[in-house]
Amino acid sequence: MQIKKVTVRKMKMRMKEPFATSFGTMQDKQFLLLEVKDEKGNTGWGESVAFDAPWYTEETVETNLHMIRDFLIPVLLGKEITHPDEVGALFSPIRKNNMAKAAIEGAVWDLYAKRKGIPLAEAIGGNRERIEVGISIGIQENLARLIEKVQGYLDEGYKRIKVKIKPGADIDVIRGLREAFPNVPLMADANSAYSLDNIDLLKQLDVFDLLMIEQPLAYDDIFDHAVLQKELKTPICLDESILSLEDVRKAVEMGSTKVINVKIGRVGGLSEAKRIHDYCMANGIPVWCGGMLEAGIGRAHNIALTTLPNFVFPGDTAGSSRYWEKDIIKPEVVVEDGFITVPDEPGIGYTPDFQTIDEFTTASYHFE
Ligand SMILES: O=C(O)CCC(=O)C1=CC=C[C@@H](O)[C@@H]1C(=O)O
Ligand SMILES: [Mg+2]
Repeated sequence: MQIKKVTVRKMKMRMKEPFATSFGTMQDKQFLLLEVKDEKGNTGWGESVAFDAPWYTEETVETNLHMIRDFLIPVLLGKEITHPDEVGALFSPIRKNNMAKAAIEGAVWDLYAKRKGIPLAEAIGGNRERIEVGISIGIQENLARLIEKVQGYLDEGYKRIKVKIKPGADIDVIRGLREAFPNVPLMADANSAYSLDNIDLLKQLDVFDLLMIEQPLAYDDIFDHAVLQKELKTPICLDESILSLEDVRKAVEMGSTKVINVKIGRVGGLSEAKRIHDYCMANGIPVWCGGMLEAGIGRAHNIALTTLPNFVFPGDTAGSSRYWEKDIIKPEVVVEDGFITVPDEPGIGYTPDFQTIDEFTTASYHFE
């Protein structure tokens, strides 16, 4: 197949509620939506998960637009491709910029699966008919409010609760939650808010029987995490520190992590995400699918990824209505009793809703 045309849309969608982490609060989600077209007029869709500011990784909506327009599309347009795995190889001379690469590669994966007439999940080797889902809850103004939120999501059926912690809102928050919910699968995400100076504090978390603690230390560290893991019973899960299979291999060999949060955008695409999955499965490291507050297209890609067998823990892929008044796909992603049914239509299995997409588009660019 050949990519003959790419449309990049800049989107802005308001989330129902702000999402607060240790590094800031977001309510207006800006992102890029990509549509690729082949020589036969088939289309595939991808979503860039870069935020408008570089607080999660260094990438932003604007740096992604620059990379996609000025480097990635020129490499891809008109090239003969037989499998989406080749896209990563084409992009390999361009360093990092993983979210930009993943957005295009994701669109090519969707297109590839549609051309074959099979669901994306099947195209990557997944075989689950439904996936188990958890929820990630941002920092709340007080514990009572957090407990109320957790109860609401448990009532909706979510199977694992992740909460954000930061210095000053950590031990007391987790203790309060554990007292309120003694048996709920619970985990904490620190988004790099601590250092080894806080080792005594982090050790106090061990008594709360957390599934894992996500990214307690620096976003680019694997050494200090290995030091910390030796002191903790709670498994460490790396998020920000993992940009590739190579990062995973080193972190696993060093003992820095016992679980991996796989985010397609952070690792540069579905092909690399699958390689990470396969390596972790072979090495006894469970993985789960993280979220980037995606709209429907990115969410659909996460659902497909989660059908691989070593996605052991419920992911952060909640239903559309947890984020949006109106999502950009039809049907929206629905969670029932804590499960999402994996679509069986070709490709991502959800149809882009052009009316909603147009409503939230702030600029569009065409390349052919
Ligand atoms: O619901 C989701 O999509 C997950 C949200 C979530 O936890 C995160 C989204 C984006 C950046 C981080 O704050 C965070 C994470 O670190 O996993
Ligand atoms: Mg995280």
